[in-house]
Amino acid sequence: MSPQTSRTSGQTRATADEEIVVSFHDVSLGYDLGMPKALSLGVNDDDLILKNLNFQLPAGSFHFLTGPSGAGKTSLLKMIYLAQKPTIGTIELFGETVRTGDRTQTAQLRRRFGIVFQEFRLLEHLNVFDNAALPLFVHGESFKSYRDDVTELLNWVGLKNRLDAMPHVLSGGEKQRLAIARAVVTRPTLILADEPTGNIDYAMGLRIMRLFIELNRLGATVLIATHDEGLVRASGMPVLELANGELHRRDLTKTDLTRNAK
Ligand SMILES: Nc1ncnc2c1ncn2[C@@H]1O[C@H](COP(=O)(O)OP(=O)(O)OP(=O)(O)O)[C@@H](O)[C@H]1O
Repeated sequence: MSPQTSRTSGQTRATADEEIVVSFHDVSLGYDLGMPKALSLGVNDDDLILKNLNFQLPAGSFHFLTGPSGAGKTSLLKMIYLAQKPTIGTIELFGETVRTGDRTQTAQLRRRFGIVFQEFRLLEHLNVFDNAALPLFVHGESFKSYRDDVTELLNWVGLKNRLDAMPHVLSGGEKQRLAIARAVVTRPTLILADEPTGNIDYAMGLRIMRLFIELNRLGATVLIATHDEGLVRASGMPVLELANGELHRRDLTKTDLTRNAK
């Protein structure tokens, strides 16, 4: 599927009551603090990795998440995709307050995410095509219905000639591009990516960014954690920067990448 076409374009567009896709209210995170300790004994600021975060990601927005190594970028993404609960504070996703321990809610919310993990998480016994198509297969779609779309998407990420390859023979960059294709194949409402261009050369990184920007143009809300200042500058998209546990917004001027993506 080319980024110019939308498999399920309606899915990516937020409805009126879902204008805010992610909302953090006074969220703090400290890994070595249990909730009882945090509540009964109070929290020492030095024990917190993320401190009193308040921010919102509106539907259809695109942000980079930057900050030095260890600043808490992965931790923040994990809280959004419900793999880590905050020590203090509340998170709302798609207008719903997240209820810790509510597995049904977690499963329902996660269905709307596309996540590019730093460690790829490919299935070793499936070839490139089947790894990319897995979310559609799991959703019960037929091979015939997705064959051309998946092939086109793999072409976009430069894996057209590797469809039958197994993950163990792929380079780090190829694995990363496959993980990206799999994350976006269902046209998710919210795309979260953790260093999605970490193993990719600059030219391919630009191409991957154009894919994210095009998916965003089609309606997806996108948050990308990255160290790659060059790509951030080239895209001109707004930046949320983590430093000392706090989050600050930084806006950049648009450059060629976004213009070319249209
Ligand atoms: N499960 C965990 N238990 C305890 N500490 C953790 C855990 N995960 C992360 N940390 C610590 O939290 C801090 C933030 O880590 P995190 O991975 O979120 O940062 P990051 O900004 O994504 O870093 P990088 O850019 O290097 O990937 C680090 O000091 C890390 O050691």
